Amino acid sequence: MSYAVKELFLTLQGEGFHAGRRAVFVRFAGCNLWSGREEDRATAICKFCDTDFVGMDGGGGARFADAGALAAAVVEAWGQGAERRFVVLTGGEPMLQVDDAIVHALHDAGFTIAIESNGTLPVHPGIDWVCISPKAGSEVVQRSGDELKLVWPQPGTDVAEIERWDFRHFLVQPLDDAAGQANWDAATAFAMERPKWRLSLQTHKLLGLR
Ligand SMILES: C[S@@+](CC[C@H](N)C(=O)[O-])C[C@H]1O[C@@H](n2cnc3c(N)ncnc32)[C@H](O)[C@@H]1O
Ligand SMILES: Nc1nc2[nH]cc(C(=O)O)c2c(=O)[nH]1
Ligand code: SF4
Ligand SMILES: [Mg+2]
Repeated sequence: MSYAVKELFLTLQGEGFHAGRRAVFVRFAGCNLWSGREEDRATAICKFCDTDFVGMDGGGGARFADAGALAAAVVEAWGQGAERRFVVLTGGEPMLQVDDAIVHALHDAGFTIAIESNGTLPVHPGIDWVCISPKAGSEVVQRSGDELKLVWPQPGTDVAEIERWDFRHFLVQPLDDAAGQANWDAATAFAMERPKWRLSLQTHKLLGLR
């Protein structure tokens, strides 16, 4: 199978449990909860997306003909050294494209594989670190994993229900939109009220990283 990749780059994981860790990011094109077109945002299931995932025209983006070609690009982006190789599959929604072939190719290249998914599709069982970020109004089928990352505030979210899902870590991340400080305050209050949860900040935005 070929893979449509918007962009591919080396950075530090900015969010969540692994914040601060060196990682190659593969941003797959396309999502099942929004077309990515601004004119569709108001009627999309997921309305707050901060990411351009349309097309293959970002830095390092391309149509990769097969898993070998995509894994080779990830190896090249990582650069020298085989130690602690870490790749984050994101998007768009990566589970629209992630398959056995790319999981095997990345493992063969020595990478630990993390995924950022909205959880509406089952995550590939070979992924080493599963981060699910539920979206109100969608049906989350992937209710287990390593990290549950809830963007907050998010009207229509059943927090008590999410807390029953089988995740090792529960994180709450401020919604990045025009409300700014009010969302920081809401996410901070959320974590202060619930000891099960910890705060995740989008540190790459603070640092000016990609
Ligand atoms: C762009 S999404 C791609 C992966 C997948 N589609 C998902 O939603 O989890 C990557 C992460 O950014 C989060 N995110 C997207 N827009 C955001 C925003 N405006 N503020 C805070 N986090 C946001 C998502 O919830 C998800 O955890
Ligand atoms: N540095 C950095 N960290 C991230 N963590 C999750 C991201 C994403 O868009 O999935 C992201 C991203 O786009 N950049
Ligand atoms: S599910 Fe993820 S990629 Fe899709 S629109 Fe929402 S935040 Fe963006
Ligand atoms: Mg992002």
